Amino acid sequence: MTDTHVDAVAAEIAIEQQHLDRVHAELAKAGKRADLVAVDGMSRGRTDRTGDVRDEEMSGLFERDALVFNAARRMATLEHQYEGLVFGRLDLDHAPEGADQSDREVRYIGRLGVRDDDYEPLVIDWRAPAASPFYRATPGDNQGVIRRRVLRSRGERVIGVEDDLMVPEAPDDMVVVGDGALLAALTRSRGQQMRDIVATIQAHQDEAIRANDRGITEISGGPGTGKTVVALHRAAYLLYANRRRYESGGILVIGPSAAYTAYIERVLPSLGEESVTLRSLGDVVDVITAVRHESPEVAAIKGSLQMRTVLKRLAARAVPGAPTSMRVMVGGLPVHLDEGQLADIRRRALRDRTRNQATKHVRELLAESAWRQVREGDRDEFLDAFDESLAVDDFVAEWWPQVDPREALLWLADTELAYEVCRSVLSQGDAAALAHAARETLELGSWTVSDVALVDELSVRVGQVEAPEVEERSFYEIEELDGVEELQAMGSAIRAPEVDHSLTPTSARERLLHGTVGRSTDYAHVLVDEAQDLSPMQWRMIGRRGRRASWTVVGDVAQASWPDIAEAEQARDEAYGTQPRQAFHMTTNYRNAQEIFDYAREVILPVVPDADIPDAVRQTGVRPEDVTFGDPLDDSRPDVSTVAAQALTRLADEVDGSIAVITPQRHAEAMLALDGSHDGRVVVIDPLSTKGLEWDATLVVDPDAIVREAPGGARVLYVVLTRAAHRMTVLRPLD
Ligand SMILES: Nc1ncnc2c1ncn2[C@@H]1O[C@H](COP(=O)(O)OP(=O)(O)OP(=O)(O)O)[C@@H](O)[C@H]1O
Repeated sequence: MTDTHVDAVAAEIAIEQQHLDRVHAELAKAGKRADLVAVDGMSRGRTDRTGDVRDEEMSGLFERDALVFNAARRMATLEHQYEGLVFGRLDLDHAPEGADQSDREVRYIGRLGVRDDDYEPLVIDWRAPAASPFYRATPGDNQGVIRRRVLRSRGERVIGVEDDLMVPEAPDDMVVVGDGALLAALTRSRGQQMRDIVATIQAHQDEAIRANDRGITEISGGPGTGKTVVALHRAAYLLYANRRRYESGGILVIGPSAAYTAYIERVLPSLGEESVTLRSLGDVVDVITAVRHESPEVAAIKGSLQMRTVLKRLAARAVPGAPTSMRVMVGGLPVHLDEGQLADIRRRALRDRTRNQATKHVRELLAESAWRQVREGDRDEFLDAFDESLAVDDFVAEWWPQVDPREALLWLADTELAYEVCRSVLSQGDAAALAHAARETLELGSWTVSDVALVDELSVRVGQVEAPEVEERSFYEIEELDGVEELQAMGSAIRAPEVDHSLTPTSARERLLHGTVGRSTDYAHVLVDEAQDLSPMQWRMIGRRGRRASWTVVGDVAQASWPDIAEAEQARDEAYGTQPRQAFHMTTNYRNAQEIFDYAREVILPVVPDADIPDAVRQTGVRPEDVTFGDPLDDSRPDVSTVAAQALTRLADEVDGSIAVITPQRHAEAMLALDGSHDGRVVVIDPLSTKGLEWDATLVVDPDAIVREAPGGARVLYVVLTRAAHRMTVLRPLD
């Protein structure tokens, strides 16, 4: 950089600093003006009949954001935690083409809208229509924009500017500096959590973000095309554009794993939005937090639509160990109902009620049958006596207890019972595998991710447990994961589930059954990421939460690990209902350096010839390193941990930020020692858990074993090979 250029940049930074100072001064005043907060901004965020936000109503939203009650508090959070409260500037010329005079306007774009005392906008919220040219203008269609500038700031200090010129030549009085904001952003190191892209959203991404909120919006595209980050910005946009609907109705964001939710959790708060519910697939049902995965074969059985019938039968069958006949004395008369009569009563009781809501009805049906058998004396007197009988109470408590849906799922641990409920739906082998898995659950005291959808389905069938309130957080509750550090401290999913020998069978069961499964919440918008991996049963679970919702659904079929795509699509279509659909397709890979993506493409194309292959926009000039080692004929061959440690050191020297060692189970133990190394920058993780995540560098251990072990085979390897932004090393042991 020449001295003149340095001076020019410094001068531009100084200009922007002046504006930022004004904004902060205004915000400080706004903080003190808490009495002005009664401005009814909320009511203005309405849409017209087309679902689009009306401009004049948007201007009402500026006031709201500047003055609402917690603006000052939100600003404090934004200032301390996130860069760039004001991150953009537009220089527009409204003069018609060919006019002598220019008609200039400057607009600043930020995370929140702010006005000064004269009601002039100092900053426009990025979601407002007036901010749209910041994202949509291109040299081909400049929308009146001459220069688009991205400001980088730290706290209250501007530290850099990057310009894009939208006209062939800059006016004489306008300075243009920097090499473009997008590449600067992509080149920076990634850190451990996803960042928002509010300063560099591209035009085609902006279309998906601001698309109308009717029905289903599907966003597809290959790895690293920004699908996740676009979907999250869309959630923030929807809250802004129709706050009344989405804040009160709620937005649910579903991702594949706890690692994923920990990874994305700061994006929405950085955009000023806290009111979104983030859940992983193991965490959708309250009171269960599942992170364990069973073998792909068992997961495939549990996720398939056949489970509907199995669970239906489970919900309707007698409680294991329940009495098979009823023998009581009522009003001095013997009552005996045999197995057949009880089965008939069960069927009738369940005809139009869920099991747990049928208890009263069951008593009535029992009483009627008992009376039909006895027919002695006065009917009403008999029925009263039946109703008051303690012996009847005892029988009903044993024969028709309230059933916790989780308890019903555990009944499958009995192989004979599993055969019975799986008959003609699943093979005996599959039924035995379900039974074995249930016994493992009981032994470990922890649910698996695919169990959660089964519990949800069962809870609809058996109904709410009408039990006295159980304290919300019991001793046995697994704490929610709180951020990445905790997830790492817990050990990534790579660790084989350990049997906790301090757990007696009772405490393992209590741990599995703590709390009460409540009714599921209905949301106004449901956002599903990595949708290609949802099993049919998981689609049903999510569908129950979005019956009246609009949806944003994000996925890439080439990265799928669910084996039966057609069956999952059937369940997905049922969840969508008949709502209209619109689709957006992303084609540019913003994550991987081109050299890394080329490597991954070679892996996927032979297996999935029609994979959705995006174009990578950035080159580093460094190809991934391929290390083959461990020739069995060489006596002094190094072992995998030594080779991995050396490769890791090379990567750590080359990148500043985060590094993942991605290993199949086979080498997991050898790799675990690397977890947390290099100043905590390294995480050791299994292939499936890398979905949706990214690191500055990755060390991929034994790709052939990854393909062999993973349910999706080469598709999972494709996911693994597209996680690195800047550097990748692949270790291939010869054996
Ligand atoms: N306009 C943009 N400006 C800056 N960074 C961007 C932009 N779009 C995407 N990115 C970055 O590209 C990376 C990939 O984005 P994201 O994770 O959303 O992709 P994805 O399509 O969901 O990937 P995958 O399907 O592989 O999980 C992220 O680091 C994201 O911040």
